Amino acid sequence: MSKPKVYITRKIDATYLKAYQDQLEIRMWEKEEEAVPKETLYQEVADADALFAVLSDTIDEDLLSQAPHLKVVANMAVGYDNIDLAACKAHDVVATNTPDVLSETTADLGFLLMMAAARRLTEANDWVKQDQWQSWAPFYFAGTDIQGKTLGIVGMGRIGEGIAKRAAGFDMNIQYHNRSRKKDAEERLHATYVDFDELLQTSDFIVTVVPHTAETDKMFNQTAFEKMKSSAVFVNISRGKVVDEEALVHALQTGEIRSAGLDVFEEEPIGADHPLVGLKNAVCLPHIGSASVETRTKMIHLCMDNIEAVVSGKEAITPIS
Ligand SMILES: NC(=O)C1=CN([C@@H]2O[C@H](COP(=O)(O)OP(=O)(O)OC[C@H]3O[C@@H](n4cnc5c(N)ncnc54)[C@H](OP(=O)(O)O)[C@@H]3O)[C@@H](O)[C@H]2O)C=CC1
Ligand SMILES: O=CC(=O)O
Repeated sequence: MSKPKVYITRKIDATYLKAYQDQLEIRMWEKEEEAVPKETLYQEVADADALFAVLSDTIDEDLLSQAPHLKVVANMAVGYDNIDLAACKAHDVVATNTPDVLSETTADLGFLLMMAAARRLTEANDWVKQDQWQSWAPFYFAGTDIQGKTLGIVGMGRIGEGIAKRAAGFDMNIQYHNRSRKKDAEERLHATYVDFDELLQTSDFIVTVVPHTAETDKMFNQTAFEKMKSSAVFVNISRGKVVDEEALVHALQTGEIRSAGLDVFEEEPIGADHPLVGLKNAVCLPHIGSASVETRTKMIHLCMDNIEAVVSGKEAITPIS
């Protein structure tokens, strides 16, 4: 009997796939620096039983209608705003994601971005590398402290809780906003539930880690930035589309807020000509929240384990519900 066919949309070293090769016929896009072209993807899914996708692959009705044998799409991300779940259901395709295994690593990056934006880390690093360091001065690259300040987390989920845990070690006062209260988290993390407006108005640091949905689209808009303190540091590790980037650029340029730490952008990838990249008070990263070797290895295995389960008739391990 022939083995189920899997197509992987990015290059992954064969060592990660060895354990699956007896059971599955695995093909993949081989170019490291380039995303799979749409035509190639459409050709590959035509006889695939499983698709291993990444967050920049669009999984929609158009693609699924070209994939008559497809049983599972395993997304190598916890966020799944790139997947049309209704279309998956209509085509009897199970969609899976990678929750939990990346939460701590992504929380690390969120906290790191917050500190980098507060302490002007990349600005100071550029200064040294551009050979501009001539002397020492009392307020050279003076940023702002995080200890003892108020942190507002928008999206107190798995990753949000990780950030709160880290903030407790810095004696931060933690408040959060979700659509629903999490009383257990409030007790465990000494966090206070506040409404969105209060969080915007009273936080020194605001970290967003909500999923991108119709409800969260551009929730950080001009009105939201106007409500923040002029000393506020804004961090986005969720999705670029939860922010109105034009409004953010304006807020950073006019001093409506102090600085921003950004791992995600409205359209990715961005180039050096992007307005946010040109701002000294914005730290910009190329969507690397979960990028540690340990965590990316776990994410690959979780995707492959989900695929193996579904193609062999078992329940997926982490189906998107
Ligand atoms: N930068 C990166 O590399 C990474 C980014 N991410 C992003 O982080 C997101 C969160 O991941 P994770 O923590 O695992 O997800 P969870 O589902 O555990 O947490 C999401 C939280 O957001 C809250 N939320 C959802 N909708 C709203 C809303 N409209 N208003 C306020 N709060 C809302 C939820 O609470 P409630 O339902 O009560 O509203 C929940 O607490 C992912 O969807 C992804 O977009 C994840 C990993 C890495
Ligand atoms: O952005 C990354 C994810 O896992 O979601």
